[in-house]
Amino acid sequence: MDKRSENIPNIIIRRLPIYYKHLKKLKNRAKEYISSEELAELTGFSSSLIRKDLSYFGNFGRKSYGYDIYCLLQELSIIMGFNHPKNLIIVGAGHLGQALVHNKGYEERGYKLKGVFDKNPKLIGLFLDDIKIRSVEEMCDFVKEEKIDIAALTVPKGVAQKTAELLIEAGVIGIWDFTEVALKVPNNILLEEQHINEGLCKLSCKINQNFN
Ligand SMILES: NC(=O)c1ccc[n+]([C@@H]2O[C@H](COP(=O)([O-])OP(=O)(O)OC[C@H]3O[C@@H](n4cnc5c(N)ncnc54)[C@H](O)[C@@H]3O)[C@@H](O)[C@H]2O)c1
Repeated sequence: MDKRSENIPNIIIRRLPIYYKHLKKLKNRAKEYISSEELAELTGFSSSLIRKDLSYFGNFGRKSYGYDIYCLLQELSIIMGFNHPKNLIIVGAGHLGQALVHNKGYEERGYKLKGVFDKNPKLIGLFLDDIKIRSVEEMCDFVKEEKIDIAALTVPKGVAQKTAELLIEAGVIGIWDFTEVALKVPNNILLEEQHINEGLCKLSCKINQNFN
């Protein structure tokens, strides 16, 4: 593992994709450099916080120029491990699971979507793009044989914990959980919880402030 990718504080990890997203938008423009002040304007973080975050990984900035956008993007993708291949499956091929299959962001970030699983016989055997929906009965063997690292969990809440346990037992090291269930997983398992309704709450709160 790259030295710079070790022991990054969680609080910085949360900000790295935001820097990456904004820098990527600038990449194809004529602009070569960006100052921490300009990046602050785009991200909403203070320029001193940005300088502190980025200095954690080394000295990327050039005095009076700022950061080289292309180089910083390259560095961020190495720091975030995009060059490290990761095999992914999606468990639950309903509304959310099907939408995730069509996500275009996997390859760039080093993920390979290897399979989709469901228990509904009407879905099993259908293709989403070029990915066949397989029976959940095959899931554990598939995880072992295809060396799956991460599973996206888009099953109903009631079966989320049991499904997570089966996946962990089969060998996944991370769960990308959309079920909004408080999953209990061992400490060595990476759990990333995606709370869709949290965004709605934040928006509602901001709208509410504007009304009052
Ligand atoms: N859709 C949303 O906007 C939304 C928002 C927030 C949270 N969620 C949560 O995400 C999860 C998925 O939501 P959805 O809308 O896609 O649901 P959905 O009902 O459309 O899809 C769930 C799929 O899981 C399959 N399934 C059921 N038991 C299974 C098992 N044991 N193994 C494998 N597959 C199984 C079902 O056949 C179905 O195809 C739910 O837990 C839901 O609470 C959804």
